[in-house]
Amino acid sequence: MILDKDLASIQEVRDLLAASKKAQQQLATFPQEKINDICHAIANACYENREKLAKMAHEETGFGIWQDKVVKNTFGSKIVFEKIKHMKTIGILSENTEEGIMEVAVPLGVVAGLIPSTNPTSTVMYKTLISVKAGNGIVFSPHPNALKSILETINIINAAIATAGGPAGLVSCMTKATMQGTAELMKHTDTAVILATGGSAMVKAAYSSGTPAIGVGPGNGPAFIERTANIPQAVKHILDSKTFDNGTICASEQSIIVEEVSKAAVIAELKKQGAHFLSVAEAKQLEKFIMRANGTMNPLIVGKSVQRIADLAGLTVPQSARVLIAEETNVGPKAPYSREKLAPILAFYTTATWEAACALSMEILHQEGAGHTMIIHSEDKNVIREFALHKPVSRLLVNTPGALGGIGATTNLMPALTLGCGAVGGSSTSDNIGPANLFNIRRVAYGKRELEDLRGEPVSTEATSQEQLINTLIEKVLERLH
Ligand SMILES: CC(=O)SCCNC(=O)CCNC(=O)[C@H](O)C(C)(C)COP(=O)(O)OP(=O)(O)OC[C@H]1O[C@@H](n2cnc3c(N)ncnc32)[C@H](O)[C@@H]1OP(=O)(O)O
Repeated sequence: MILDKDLASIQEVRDLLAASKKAQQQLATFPQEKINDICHAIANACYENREKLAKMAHEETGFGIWQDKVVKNTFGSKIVFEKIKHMKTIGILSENTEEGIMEVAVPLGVVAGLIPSTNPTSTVMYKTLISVKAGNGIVFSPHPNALKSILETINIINAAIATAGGPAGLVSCMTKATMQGTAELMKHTDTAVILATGGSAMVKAAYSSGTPAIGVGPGNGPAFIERTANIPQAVKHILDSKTFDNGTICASEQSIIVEEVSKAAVIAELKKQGAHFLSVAEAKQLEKFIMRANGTMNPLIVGKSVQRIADLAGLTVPQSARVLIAEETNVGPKAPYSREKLAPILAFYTTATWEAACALSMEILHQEGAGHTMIIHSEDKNVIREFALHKPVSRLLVNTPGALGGIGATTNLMPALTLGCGAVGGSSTSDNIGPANLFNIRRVAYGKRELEDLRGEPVSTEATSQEQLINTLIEKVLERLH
């Protein structure tokens, strides 16, 4: 039975889509410079409000650390804009007269943006910028637990668009997060593409809607500290990453793999830098809180501090503990430490050789996180190349923190908060999603060959056949005269 509130939500979505479509059609007539100016205004306004929005998101969701969310908002606004500001996304992209090919950018239309509760405000900023830059409108479906901060971000964006002379209604958001409204948004004919970031169920619903969708898959990246690694630096990178916003970024490390030969040194360094190794009994106790009964990640641990997690599990850990680590030997759905934990909790595995670490990483990723990200700390180029050849990931990060490297903050990947996971991860792309994923290319192609060329025959054009006809006639007249 459809309730009145659901009907109202469906109607709201239809109205928002109609308004965004109209505004997008106007935006599509703007030159590149004007669209760049609008994006600049959006990025500036979001950046100016980064602290307020970070605090709101933290307060509303209870996830993460507001100071780190300020960094995420800076990333979603300023850093994304810096990367895309010179990109050509409107009108003629290229012209190759020799090849006879001209490329024209064609906006997709209206994007449906699904926003997760883990990175709500920063993801709205980022998705708006990459959509508008490519000449599109966007209508957001907010995660219900982050509705207020998402709506406030969109208010700020809309004020900036108006100031920059952009069309009203281009960017909007459902004011109530209902499943019926979100389903309507995903399957409506005015929705050109879905940008789905969030839980697996939501991403699956996007792929099943019948509308083209670009979705993420779950992360579960192991970090392999190979024997040639700079151990203090590797440990610093892992802890910086896993504690950033209390582990809410899906590219963050979920386990550490070391070789026997460096195990003692890595454990000593981890302890030195603030990791707390759980005893077997402590690990068993915490294990029960990692997953929900339905086998999905427990929101009670997501984005929480070590102390909050310890309290939840009834553990006493030092105040100085930055992450909780459990030694693990198993991989599988019934081994929660081997799974994705968007929290400062890590599994710790030991293998005899790097080849065994290679096999273990693949086992972990094929269980969960295939197509997403993994991290290697090593100075051995051959080992790094071997890892690159065989791992089922779209991003193999080298000597950098996983969370910040995967999104392109500490690497030169496209700065993005939606990370494609490729075919192996059920995604349509392995890219860090950017404006280039949000326009089509119309190719204008000039004729360069004739059918006879393909058949390997001499080309007979109209001109030569007329010439041949005259020649034949002349030959015949001359024959008669003789
Ligand atoms: C680059 C990056 O880092 S992107 C990171 C993206 N990854 C993630 O967000 C991780 C995956 N997310 C999750 O596993 C979960 O969202 C958690 C664990 C973080 C939070 O769990 P919860 O608070 O229970 O939220 P959950 O996402 O399961 O959704 C709660 C309810 O809201 C619904 N909901 C979620 N999004 C929407 C939406 N856009 N519109 C309508 N309803 C929605 C869900 O369907 C669910 O409904 P149900 O309770 O009837 O099943």
